[in-house]
Amino acid sequence: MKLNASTMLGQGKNIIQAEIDAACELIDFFRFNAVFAMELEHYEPISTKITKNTMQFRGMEGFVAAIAPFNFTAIGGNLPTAPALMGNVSLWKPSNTAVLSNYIIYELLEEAGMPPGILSFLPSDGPVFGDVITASPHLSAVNFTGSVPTFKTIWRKVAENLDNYVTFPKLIGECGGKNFHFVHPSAHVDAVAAGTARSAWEYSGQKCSACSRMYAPKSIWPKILEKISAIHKEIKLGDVRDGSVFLSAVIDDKAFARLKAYIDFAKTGADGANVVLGGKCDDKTGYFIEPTLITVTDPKSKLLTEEMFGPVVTVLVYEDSKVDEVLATVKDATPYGLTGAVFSQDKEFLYRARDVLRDAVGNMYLNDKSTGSIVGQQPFGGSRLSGTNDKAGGPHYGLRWTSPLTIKETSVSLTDWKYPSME
Ligand SMILES: NC(=O)c1ccc[n+]([C@@H]2O[C@H](COP(=O)([O-])OP(=O)(O)OC[C@H]3O[C@@H](n4cnc5c(N)ncnc54)[C@H](O)[C@@H]3O)[C@@H](O)[C@H]2O)c1
Ligand SMILES: N[C@@H](CCC=O)C(=O)O
Repeated sequence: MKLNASTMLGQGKNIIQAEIDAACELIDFFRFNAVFAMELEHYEPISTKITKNTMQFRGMEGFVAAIAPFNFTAIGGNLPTAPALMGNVSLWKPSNTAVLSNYIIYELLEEAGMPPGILSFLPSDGPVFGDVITASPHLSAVNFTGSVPTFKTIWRKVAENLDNYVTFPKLIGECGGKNFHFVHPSAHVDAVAAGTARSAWEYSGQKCSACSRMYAPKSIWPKILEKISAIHKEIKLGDVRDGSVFLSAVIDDKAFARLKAYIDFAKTGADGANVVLGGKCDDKTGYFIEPTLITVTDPKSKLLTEEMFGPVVTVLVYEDSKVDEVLATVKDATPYGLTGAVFSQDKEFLYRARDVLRDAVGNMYLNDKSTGSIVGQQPFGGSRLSGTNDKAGGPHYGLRWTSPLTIKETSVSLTDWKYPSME
């Protein structure tokens, strides 16, 4: 209850978003990570009559630095605890805008009997924390979730200190995205409209997986727009304590200014931009950005290629006859590779698109929105600049936090150094 409430009030999530994140996903992480750790132990190397081979999944030497983003309380809790479960100690730096909810997790763990010294909760300035941990010879890994520029800064710092480490630090980072909904002319219009409204606008688009670009065919665009406009009319923006609210303020003044700048750019009409829905930005009583839909005509527009991280979706309407041509450009349209969705009732196209786009995403959705991965069901992570794709919530994540030790014990020792061929 306290965890959900602090996520609502501190990070601006409505009731449902706070619950699926803070309580539910965190509980899933704890339970599934434990099961996956036990499954790892099932592996036994092959032994022979005279050798017994074993493998120990020991923790790493040194400490893990867990650096958390603001937008998911569960991620804040998972970043330090997943390594701890595998036998490591973690220094946990919460985001400056999510300290309270993360601290409540820390308190819960203490209450549950977590031994002292395993996790150190260290709210601190990001660059100061980054400088201190990367300067330590005992850094064994960084478990980071946040933006691309911050991850690059940490990676550079590690490179600068490379001669000082006891062991090569592992760098695990999950970063941003420019996630897409690609709509085929055969798509189910209601599914596109509902899925896009949820993915692009809920939690004010502040999910790394949020849909922020859509490619829609000219033939059904008017119907999609009609449906999405009707949804837009019903959506309530406001205080999260009001149960009927769908989205609330963005996280802080910096996010507000960044989003307003993108919307103001769109309002100039540059890149053929047209603000079709929303577009109002109001910081009188909180950092409120209306759910916004922009159309552009320039496929290279920054509105269609840069991560904005807010409730803004940019749409490129294409000629139906160019569907394959447009699909081919989506693949390399941005440097990211996080999530993407294809909506098509034509199965042949659906699977072709899946194959064309395979390197453009880490999590792909077919006829479903690009958000809402569930631990144990859709292990999550992206490639390219979206991260190192280590798939939190999946069975292989735990392996990243171990330094496996292989032991060979022989019962018949070697006594002759010569090979038979040398006789
Ligand atoms: N791929 C994923 O799984 C995933 C999940 C959640 C969020 N994200 C991404 O996170 C971003 C939003 O989160 P944010 O605004 O909290 O990101 P951010 O990069 O601003 O901050 C992330 C963390 O890094 C810390 N930090 C800042 N500078 C640092 C430095 N020099 N050294 C060490 N730590 C430093 C911050 O204090 C914070 O704790 C978006 O880009 C979003 O897409 C990705
Ligand atoms: N796991 C979440 C995204 C986490 C990033 O912010 C989803 O799939 O929507």
